[in-house]
Amino acid sequence: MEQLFLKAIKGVSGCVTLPGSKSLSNRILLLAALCEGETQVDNLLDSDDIRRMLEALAALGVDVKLNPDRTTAWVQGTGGRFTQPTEPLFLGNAGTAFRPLTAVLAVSAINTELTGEPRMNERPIGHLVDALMHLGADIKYLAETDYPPLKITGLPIKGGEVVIDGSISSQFLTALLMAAPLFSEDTHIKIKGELVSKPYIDITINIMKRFGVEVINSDYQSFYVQSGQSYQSPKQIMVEGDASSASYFVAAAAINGGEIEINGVGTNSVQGDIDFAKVMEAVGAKVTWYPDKLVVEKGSLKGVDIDANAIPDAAMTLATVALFAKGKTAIRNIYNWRVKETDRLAAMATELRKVGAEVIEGHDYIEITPPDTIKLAEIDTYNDHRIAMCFSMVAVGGYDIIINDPKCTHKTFPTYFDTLETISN
Ligand SMILES: O=C(O)C1=C[C@@H](OP(=O)(O)O)[C@@H](O)[C@H](O)C1
Ligand SMILES: C=C(OP(=O)(O)O)C(=O)O
Repeated sequence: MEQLFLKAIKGVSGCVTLPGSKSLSNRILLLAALCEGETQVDNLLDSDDIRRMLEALAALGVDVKLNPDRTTAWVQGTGGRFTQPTEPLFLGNAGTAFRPLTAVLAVSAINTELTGEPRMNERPIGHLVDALMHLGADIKYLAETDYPPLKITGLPIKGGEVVIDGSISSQFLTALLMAAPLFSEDTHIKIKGELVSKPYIDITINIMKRFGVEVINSDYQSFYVQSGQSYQSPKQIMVEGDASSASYFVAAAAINGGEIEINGVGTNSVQGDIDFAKVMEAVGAKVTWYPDKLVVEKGSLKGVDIDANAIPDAAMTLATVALFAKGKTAIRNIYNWRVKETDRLAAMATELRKVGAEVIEGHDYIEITPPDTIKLAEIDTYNDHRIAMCFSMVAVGGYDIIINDPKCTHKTFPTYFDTLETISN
């Protein structure tokens, strides 16, 4: 197994330009495939999750051309008329590919099988499949009930009233919303349970609007998509920087800046994870906000107690910032960390203890009290990009650390460690 020995970093400063947002890249690629005509997508992320979506679209007969560094795409929309693939679609561990494709292929004219990495087969999808089956879809579980892989027999779907459980993942509702304009009648979606990760629904509604489809959101309790709307190409669309990826640089500056200028997200961002910068202000960082960039400087850091349900990805970064904050940090209402790339609650607790932190792992929360001095440890990353990136904060804070399997960052940020080096003094 590859290991990265990260030497203690004296200080961080400089400028970074964020890669494109994963959440926006995969939504935009799929909607561009569903409309007629060409869409030019700029600042597309090039990472494993996006490659899985691009490969799936290619297997479905969608013509996508890429520039040499794969950050501009020209997608020829098919109006949803896909060709029958000859093999199962392999979607890696990309939730943003697997869930929306499940819904869109359920209402197509083709039959498909969707598979992924072993971990994808442990990530639940039953809430989405239940809702689609209620609307008349034909989806079969090929292994365990409620989990991928899936066999989907595409059918026309009328729409109508449907209830979806929103308590485990917002991606199920995102998927249903993205497919709703393909149904022949109005679709009225009611939410069962407390909807998690709400800002990702705002991203979905925002992007659907850019492609000409209106969703009516009644306080995240119910959603209405009127029939007769179809996706229209915006011709050209720019992917903003990834706000979850920004969290590592916001945190780095807060721990040991120097000033870091982070280009690609700011007050204009449609991504909920931008609020991580507000959390870091509460922790003690100095943040200057611009429409499309943030400038962050070190502060005197103290632990906070937050409900992180709205920012599940960026909140992981707070767990390693906690190592350098005074007193206890509590991150609450994050049960669904357990069903992502790994059981992130268990994994973060285990790895934080290795460096000496005192950790309480609750059913849906984690509490971290920093050690007096950080111990050198080998950090296992569980094929989870965010664990690798989060633990680089130990080096930023001035301690050596070993990161096992550092290439797992390729899921969303293949150049992460190179970028960190450019701001390290
Ligand atoms: O819709 C999206 O783009 C995402 C939604 C979130 O998942 P959940 O809704 O499962 O929390 C987030 O963790 C994931 O990285 C991306
Ligand atoms: C949870 C994540 O990914 P996915 O889109 O596969 O759910 C993530 O990127 O942290």
